[in-house]
This record gives sequence, structure tokens and C-alpha cells, in this order.
Amino acid sequence: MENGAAKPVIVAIDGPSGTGKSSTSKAVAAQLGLSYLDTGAQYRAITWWMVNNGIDTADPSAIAAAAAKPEILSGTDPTEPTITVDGVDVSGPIREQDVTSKVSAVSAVPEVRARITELQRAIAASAVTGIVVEGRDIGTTVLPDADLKIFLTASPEARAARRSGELKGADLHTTREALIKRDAADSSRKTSPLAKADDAVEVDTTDLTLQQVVECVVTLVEEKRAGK
Ligand SMILES: Nc1ncnc2c1ncn2[C@@H]1O[C@H](COP(=O)(O)OP(=O)(O)OP(=O)(O)O)[C@@H](O)[C@H]1O
Ligand SMILES: Nc1ccn([C@@H]2O[C@H](COP(=O)(O)O)[C@@H](O)[C@H]2O)c(=O)n1
Repeated sequence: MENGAAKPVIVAIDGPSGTGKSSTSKAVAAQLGLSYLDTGAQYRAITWWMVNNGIDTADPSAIAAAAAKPEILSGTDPTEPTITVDGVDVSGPIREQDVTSKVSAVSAVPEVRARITELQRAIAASAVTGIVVEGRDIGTTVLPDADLKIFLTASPEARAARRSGELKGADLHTTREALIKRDAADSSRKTSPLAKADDAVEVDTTDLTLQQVVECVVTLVEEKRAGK
């Protein structure tokens, strides 16, 4: 860049549910002074709006017709990420079971994906030092030219154990089945399914601590920046 400032670095982190995308992305972004975008929160926010406005989430044409209506704003400070819909803070309600069970159906609708993808690209383009963007299709569709693409994985057992710890001891079997069901829906949709980009680095987090995963990703970003 002309003034000698470093070029913004764009990091895409994708993977199935519970592999550690949010925890890793926030920590990496905070450590490296980058912005952070949780794209799952945006799909959850539009799902919350559909439910609250009486849209039938089993009816793709009703979802498509309403997709442009809600105003979704994401705050990208990794130490305090925010999400609002029409000015309302929805960071709590979007994590509730009702939204979780409906988000895959809403996010499969092409008009929803087009709208949210446009928002995501605009946010990434305006990140001054760079950004870590996490989701399901960031490396494949949203930011195919990202400087670094990571695809996190973990066994269903490890992911269920992590989630049930988070949900204060929710039943392991039920949690595992719910994760597998959501991943299957996200991987099999026609538009921009959950997938590893050909040029993504796969990191299996099953036997790694969160700290180890963060260190691994930070090292990969630093190597990229150094042109290695
Ligand atoms: N390597 C790890 N070892 C142990 N626990 C972890 C690890 N990575 C993340 N966790 C924990 O697992 C849970 C899920 O992590 P996180 O929310 O980051 O996953 P995610 O991939 O973003 O999930 P989702 O896609 O469903 O939002 C959190 O409680 C987090 O603290
Ligand atoms: N890039 C993305 C990100 C998320 N989704 C959909 O949102 C759901 C919730 O994501 P979480 O990360 O908050 O669990 C997810 O199950 C997908 O349906 C998406 O489609 N694309």
C-alpha cells in the first residue's frame, strides 16, 4: 500500500457445527488486531425475524418474498461482537432452540443467501486491518480470494461433548443427533452448501485444546503475511 500500511488480511474459517469456529475466530482476530464476523449469527438473525413476523419457515417462497425486509447489523469487534435486527439486540434470542431448529431451512433459500452474502462482502471490504470471517461457505462462495482459508473439523462425539457442556449438561445423544442433522441439511442444500474449499487448510480439532487451535491458526496467518 502507498503509505506503507500492511494490506488487510482476509481469513475465512469454515466447518460444521461445534468445531470451534466462533471461539477460534474471535481469539485469532483479537490476538492479531483484526475484525471478526460471525456469519451464522446473521442467518440466525434473519431466521429470528421471520419467526417474529409470522413467516412460515417451512415455505421457501414466503421466506424469499420477505428476505429483503429486515435490517441486519453486525458489530465486528472480536472482544464484543454484536448483532441487531431493525435496531433490536438479538444476540440472546438467536441462540434459542426455536431459531436453531429453523435456521437451516431459512439459510437454504437462495434470496436469503444472496442478501446475507452481499452484507458479508461489504463488511469484509471495509475492514481496515483485515477480518476473520467464519461460517459454512466463506472460502467457497463469499470470499473465494481470501488470503487464508481454514476448514475446522472434529468428531461428532467431541462436538456433542463441547455443546452439551455449553448447554449445562444437555443429553449427549440428543445433542449429537441435532448437530448431525443440522450439518446434513447445511451440506446438502443446493445453494452454497457447507463445503471445504479446495485450497483450505483442514485442521482436525478433536484432540486439540482451543488454545492449540488458536496458536495453529495464528501461525498460519503470520506465515501468509510473511509470504511463506
Ligand atoms: N478445541 C476445543 N476443545 C474444547 N472445546 C472447544 C474447542 N473449540 C471450541 N470449544 C468449545 O466448544 C463449544 C463450541 O465452540 P464454537 O461455538 O466456537 O463452535 P462453532 O464451530 O462456532 O459452532 P457453531 O457453528 O454451532 O456456532 C464452545 O463451548 C467452545 O468453548
Ligand atoms: N456461512 C454460513 C453460516 C451459517 N449458515 C447457517 O446458519 C446456521 C447457524 O450457524 P452457526 O454457526 O451459528 O451455528 C447454520 O446451521 C447454517 O444453516 C450458513 O448457511 N452459512
